[in-house]
Amino acid sequence: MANGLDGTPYVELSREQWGALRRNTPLTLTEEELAELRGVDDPIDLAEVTDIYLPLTRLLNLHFTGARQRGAAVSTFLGAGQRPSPYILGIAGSVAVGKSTTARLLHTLLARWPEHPRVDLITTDSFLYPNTVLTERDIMHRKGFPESYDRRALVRFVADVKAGLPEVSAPVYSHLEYDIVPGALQTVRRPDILIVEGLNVLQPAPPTALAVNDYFDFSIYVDAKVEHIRDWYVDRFHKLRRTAFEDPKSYFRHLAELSEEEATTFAKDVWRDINERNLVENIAPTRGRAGLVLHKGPDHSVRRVRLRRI
Ligand SMILES: Nc1ncnc2c1ncn2[C@@H]1O[C@H](COP(=O)(O)OP(=O)(O)O)[C@@H](O)[C@H]1O
Ligand SMILES: CC(C)(COP(=O)(O)O)[C@@H](O)C(=O)NCCC(=O)O
Repeated sequence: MANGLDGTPYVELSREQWGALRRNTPLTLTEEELAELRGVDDPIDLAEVTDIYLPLTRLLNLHFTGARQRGAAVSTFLGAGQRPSPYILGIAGSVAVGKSTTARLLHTLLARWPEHPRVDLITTDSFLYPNTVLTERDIMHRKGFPESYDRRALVRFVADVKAGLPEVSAPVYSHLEYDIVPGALQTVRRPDILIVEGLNVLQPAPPTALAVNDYFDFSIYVDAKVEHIRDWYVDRFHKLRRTAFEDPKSYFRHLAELSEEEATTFAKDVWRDINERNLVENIAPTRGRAGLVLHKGPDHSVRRVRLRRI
């Protein structure tokens, strides 16, 4: 382990070193609960929860307490008692890297701590422009790229939650319909913690504006080698063909009819032309901005952790 005196802002830890930092954090999750939280084709097991996610919740709990104390200092300075503002946690990474499982697990685990029982989760797909707008702008093939999101609405949403507004609402995205659900809303009511998960949440702001991460108290980047993520994407695509795509409401219903070979070619093309390009051009360059990087090996398990100590 780096001793913190080597001049770099990061501490690199092996899985074993990180796992030891769990200390006495109890495992509060059952096998059945984990099955509910696991993403399509994600092999995560209770050993991963114990070795990776329990130390992580311990770190976040300590960090949450520190943020509350900092907020109280400003409140004392102003001489005005103000309610603590929600703690905002960002989670970034490629399509198919497993961000959603990380976000859902942290949602459940963090809510079991007495200091922060109220945890909400928002995914940035809620702020994708509806397909009608993407089509009008001729960017349907750019879904997931920064310009496919209403970034001002996303920043406004997080700023309003951070400011402590009693109720803040966001649209809802359906993976099944591959579009924003007309009229549906998700409402957040002054949580202790808001988790904001999405591909582009660590992107810097344009000049003279604020970015969503300007409101983050902490951020996590879920990382893996590009070729491993591609394999996971293709495997998940096959799994989805046998599950979600079979649903008559699925936008991808027609893809369930392809042969295995045609489906593999299709998934590899979408990966190469859309998701890998977005990863290389927009997402991976933001990794250095994260407070913590979880680096996964070929079997999806986290092998290394990098923590920013300053
Ligand atoms: N076409 C699809 N139909 C149904 N669910 C999907 C589809 N594509 C992705 N998902 C699900 O949506 C969630 C987000 O996926 P994604 O953006 O690839 O991020 P990640 O794999 O990092 O969580 C995952 O739970 C995934 O299983
Ligand atoms: C909906 C997504 C853009 C991810 O959204 P996020 O919540 O990460 O902002 C992505 O899962 C997606 O559907 N990408 C389009 C290309 C594809 O279908 O693989």
